[in-house]
Amino acid sequence: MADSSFSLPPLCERISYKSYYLRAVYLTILGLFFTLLLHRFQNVRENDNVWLVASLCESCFSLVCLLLTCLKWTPAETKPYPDRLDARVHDLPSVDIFVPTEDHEREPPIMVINTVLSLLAVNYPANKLACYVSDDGCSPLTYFSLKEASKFAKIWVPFCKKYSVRVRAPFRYFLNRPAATESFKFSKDWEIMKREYEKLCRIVEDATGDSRLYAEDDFEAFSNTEPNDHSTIVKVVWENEGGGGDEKEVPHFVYISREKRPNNVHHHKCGAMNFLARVSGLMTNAPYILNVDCDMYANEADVVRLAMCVFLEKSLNPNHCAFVQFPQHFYDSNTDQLTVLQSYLVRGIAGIQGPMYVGTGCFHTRRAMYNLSPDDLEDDGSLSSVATRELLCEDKLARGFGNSKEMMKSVADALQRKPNPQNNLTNSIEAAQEVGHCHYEHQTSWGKTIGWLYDSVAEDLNTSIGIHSRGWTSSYISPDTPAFLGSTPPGGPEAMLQQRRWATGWIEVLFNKQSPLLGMFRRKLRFRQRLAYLCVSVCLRSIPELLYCLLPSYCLLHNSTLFPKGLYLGITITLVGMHCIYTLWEFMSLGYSVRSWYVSQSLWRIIATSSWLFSIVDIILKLLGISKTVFFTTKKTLPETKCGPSIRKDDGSNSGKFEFDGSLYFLPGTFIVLVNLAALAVFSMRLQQSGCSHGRGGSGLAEACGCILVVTLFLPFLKGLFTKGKYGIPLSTLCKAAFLAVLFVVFSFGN
Ligand SMILES: O=c1ccn([C@@H]2O[C@H](COP(=O)(O)OP(=O)(O)O[C@H]3O[C@H](CO)[C@@H](O)[C@H](O)[C@H]3O)[C@@H](O)[C@H]2O)c(=O)[nH]1
Ligand SMILES: [Mn+2]
Repeated sequence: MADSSFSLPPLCERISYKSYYLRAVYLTILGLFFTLLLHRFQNVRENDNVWLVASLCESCFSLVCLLLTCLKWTPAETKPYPDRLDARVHDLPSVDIFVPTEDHEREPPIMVINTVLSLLAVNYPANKLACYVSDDGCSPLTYFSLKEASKFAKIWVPFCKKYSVRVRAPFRYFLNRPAATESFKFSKDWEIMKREYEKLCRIVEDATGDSRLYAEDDFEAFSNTEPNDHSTIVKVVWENEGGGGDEKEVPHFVYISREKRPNNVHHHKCGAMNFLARVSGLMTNAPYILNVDCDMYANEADVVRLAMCVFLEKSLNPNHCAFVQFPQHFYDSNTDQLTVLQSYLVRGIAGIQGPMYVGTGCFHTRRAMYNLSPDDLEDDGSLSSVATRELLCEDKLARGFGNSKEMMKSVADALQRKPNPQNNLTNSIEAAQEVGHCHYEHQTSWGKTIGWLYDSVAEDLNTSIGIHSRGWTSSYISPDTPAFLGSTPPGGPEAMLQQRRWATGWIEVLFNKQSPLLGMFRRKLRFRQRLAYLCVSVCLRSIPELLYCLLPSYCLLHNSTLFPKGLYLGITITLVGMHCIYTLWEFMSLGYSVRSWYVSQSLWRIIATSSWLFSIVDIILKLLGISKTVFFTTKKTLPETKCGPSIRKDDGSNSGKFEFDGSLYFLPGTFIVLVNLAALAVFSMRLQQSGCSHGRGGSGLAEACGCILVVTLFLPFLKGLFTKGKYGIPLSTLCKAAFLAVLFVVFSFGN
């Protein structure tokens, strides 16, 4: 374990990015906001309802701005030094890797095996790793593909380690040919490896439509099963028997699929993660857990070592760090806005109590997942005597973790950090099957206080609050080359659905036991960290955003004033200008273009007024008991080639292009654009008639500019009005939106 010598240089450092210049900008923007609001409220009586609605919307925006300022105040991250690890730590700790997958159609097996191969090949002793794949689809094809992948791993892992390959997901690695300067031996090995990988792809491809391949005895467990109706399946795909951790070895590799029955709640990914925690606890019981979604591969071979630097650095008080989160980056879609968000907002939160857990690319400590709190530990990380007495009694263990004797023992060992005796994995299969029973969690604390927490489709955020509320901290590592790269849908229906699910989950968190609103009862959640969780849930601001997109047009049509006049109009313009310059600076400082900034501003408005709006409807229906919230798995890019998920080459030309379909997601955007266009048309007619816009302090140029700004932000919809095919708005959506727009215009004129 870690060397106790403090004379050696540290394994990692906390780097602070405080900037007084930025703070001055934040405060100026806030100052302008509040000056404007003061003016609004002082004059609320002399003005009409529009003024009141605008004041309320702006209050909401200034609250968000205040929250963001609080969160961005002390940005920080952790910088690890993996080169120092070997000198400081003689016996690296074990890590269990969890990869959940759900549906072999929405998540092609070739993608899943690439994820798994990249993880099996990481730069870490193979006898200290175990990879567990949970398959919620109970798919023989997935199991078959993993078995084939494990054969390939036996040549792939040694190849990667021998030549220090950086990107160890084959589909990505084989995109580039070796440089001419490489040795003959390497080029030859490369060719062999490529051929073998193509063979693997072919086998998986051929198996897709050929169920005869599953005729072997090994597949018997899959016969007569349905994805939602089958018993638990646990298969040890590959066992690293008594390995010494040399470069030729492949880590343990296990396939599991928990029991499912119709009408039984299974809690989607969250339930799968808890089953993974139990099975891995029985088999390898590593003190650390890496959680990676099946659509995300390890892009940095040293990733486990990077995380270990944080956990093993004593001077940082590692007993208080529950998890190490890496940022989310994607290889197939333009997600500049997410990178910017992570660089400024997530780093800001990382400087408070630590980043939130985002569901993937995260290393957890098993003990924190088992509901331990830092108060239960002594300074050296061992269990305190009080905690030992309270937590390890058999009764308590059974009530918390379920009745399995093996499970209780494994938990007691994990809590006491007892090393795992290297026993045979196959010996644990029976116990593993028992803990996969669909009733196993009944009347236990799984999902309530232990493991990944239920009651929200955003199980990541929910679990994260639980951990921070017990007083743990977390660390954020953001290496220059992304440590993990995932797949995410491009702008269109699938992305809208994903955003809706996230937002629904975030709001759900506000209403459950974990709620960050319950301040008094969760003192260990630091104040600004609580604000961070509240800030995530402010997708509720979608209603004021929608209203604000409609206000300028309403004012033009109704001939009333939205913006103040004189000095305060100047303040409004300065505020909008400063906000634009600041957000543009955020993009440009990371090397992104003005176009990328504009696309992201537009995307946020579209998401806020559609996906987030629908998530509010979801929540209302849930609160009324009419429907339940559901985790719809995001459809992953299907392979275009046989050898891996397609990589949409996003050279920027596609960014901002938005795909439409007949779903309701595109109704609000279309409606907004139509209404604003109508208002502009009315305004220009009025201008022509009177030659002057102002009649008795009514609407004018400022409101027209507001409409133009809204239309600019919803440009993909404007273009969609004149385009056919997937980039065009379907006629049905257009008709509905036009009908609503006519009602709006009539209402505005009439009122
Ligand atoms: O019943 C289910 C549903 C999903 N999954 C797995 O969960 C992961 C995430 O699902 P995905 O459809 O890819 O969702 P994303 O929107 O990409 O997921 C993000 O958002 C989720 C919360 O909404 C987090 O759980 C994820 O980690 C985070 O990457 C995938 O590996 C799925 O296979 C299951 O194992 N069982
Ligand atoms: Mn995903």
